[in-house]
Amino acid sequence: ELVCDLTLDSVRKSLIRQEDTIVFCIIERAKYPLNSPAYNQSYASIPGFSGSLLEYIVRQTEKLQATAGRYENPEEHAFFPDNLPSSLVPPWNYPQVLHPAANSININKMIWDMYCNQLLPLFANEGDDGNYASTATSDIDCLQALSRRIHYGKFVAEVKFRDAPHDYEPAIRAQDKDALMKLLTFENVEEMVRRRVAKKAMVFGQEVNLNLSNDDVDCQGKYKVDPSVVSRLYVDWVMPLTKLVQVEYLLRRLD
Ligand SMILES: C=C(O[C@@H]1C=C(C(=O)O)C=C[C@H]1O)C(=O)O
Repeated sequence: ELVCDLTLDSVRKSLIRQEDTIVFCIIERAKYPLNSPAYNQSYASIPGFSGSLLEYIVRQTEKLQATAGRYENPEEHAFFPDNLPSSLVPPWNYPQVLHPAANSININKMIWDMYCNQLLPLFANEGDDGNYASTATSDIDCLQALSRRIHYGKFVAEVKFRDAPHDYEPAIRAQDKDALMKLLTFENVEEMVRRRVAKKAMVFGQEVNLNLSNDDVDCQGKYKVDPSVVSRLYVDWVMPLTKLVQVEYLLRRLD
């Protein structure tokens, strides 16, 4: 949804709702084993295309979704933004809440590398069941959800700037990344995020059994995705990358 009336509260609500999406997407991806050929350059051998099956599916999906107008939304960022076809659908008048410099910020390359190289091996079990296309489709859902959340840092930064322009302006003029990072960091909020996403992984990823009351279920070690892995995803990657987007945005906020 779009932030028309932008407040730190509404922006944080959106981030909390996006946690649900991210946790569910990861649970869905964890149904499949690692299926490493889907990420292997030499496996796919599609005529006229050199790259992994995942890259093939993401590129084709983005072309299709671009024609359907997905990337007209300032909350959406393509993984392969070069040479995307234009939208074929009537334009929607998205409110212009961000500084135009926001358009130049896209850290999907980092998100892609983080997801494929660090994250997947943490929560996908070793193994190969040949379901490469379904697995890659599930990866797209994860990648798009993570990208949307992380780039939402642009909106977070805009609202923080509007709430306290006099605090931010000197650091922006000095192009002082460390000072900006300090200004926009709320450790207590980060700690709540860490605990809440682990709890969501427990609630969404438990076995639902009609014969036992929830209190009787000993879920220890039986979650579909390890809750500590979800916390780690947020603490080590999602929150730092969201803050990186915030800093990058603020550096250009007075351009
Ligand atoms: C997103 C925010 O900015 C920072 C990044 C956070 C995150 O990515 O979840 C949380 C707290 C802040 O340190 C926020 O303040 O809500």
